Amino acid sequence: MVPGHSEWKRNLLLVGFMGAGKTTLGGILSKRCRLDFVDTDQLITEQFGLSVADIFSRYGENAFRVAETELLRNLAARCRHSVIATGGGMVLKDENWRVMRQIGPVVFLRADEQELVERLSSATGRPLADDSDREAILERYRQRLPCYLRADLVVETKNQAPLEVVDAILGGLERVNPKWLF
Ligand SMILES: Nc1ncnc2c1ncn2[C@@H]1O[C@H](COP(=O)(O)OP(=O)(O)OP(=O)(O)O)[C@@H](O)[C@H]1O
Ligand SMILES: O=C(O)C1=C[C@@H](O)[C@@H](O)[C@H](O)C1
Ligand SMILES: [Mg+2]
Repeated sequence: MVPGHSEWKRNLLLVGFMGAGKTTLGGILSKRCRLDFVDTDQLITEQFGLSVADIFSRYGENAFRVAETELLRNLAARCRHSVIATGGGMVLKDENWRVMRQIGPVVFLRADEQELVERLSSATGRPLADDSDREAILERYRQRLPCYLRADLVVETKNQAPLEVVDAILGGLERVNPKWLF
């Protein structure tokens, strides 16, 4: 039993850096496990009626972080059967970790640095990556790594197709604690 998980629900949280695949894999995993799918970035954009990039530019990163924490608390109160893909910065606050641990097991999708850089360079809409070069992206990633590693399970995604990662998540949960399996 992992400390902090006293009450088991059929929830699972995905954490990881921008571009790690939380949204993509969360959608697939939720279908596979017949659970609801929740994406915190998507809910915040619906709440503001703005893209993440526009929220950052109009209201600032801190306003986004406050909304993110408030949303997480709401999800803790209402989610019972959900895969929750978090924003890449959800792991930055201790407060968020306390709430995530009440919701369910936390899985870190650990992506290869080169794959991350390629994915982030070929897409826009991520305010903390859009104007960053390779070194700045990797520096942010390396600084955050200890926060991601607080997860209950680390799943390596390097060279893994999405369906393979989903299998690895389910296999990992079964190994670490079969009670996690839905
Ligand atoms: N295992 C994988 N293999 C190949 N491509 C992947 C894999 N995981 C994700 N991708 C691709 O990487 C891109 C980023 O994935 P996704 O948007 O799911 O990341 P994210 O972790 O939700 O990022 P963010 O924190 O910015 O929301 C997408 O184009 C997705 O198709
Ligand atoms: O890593 C981050 O800090 C972020 C990741 C995205 O999911 C969004 O939550 C936003 O772009 C910030
Ligand atoms: Mg996402």
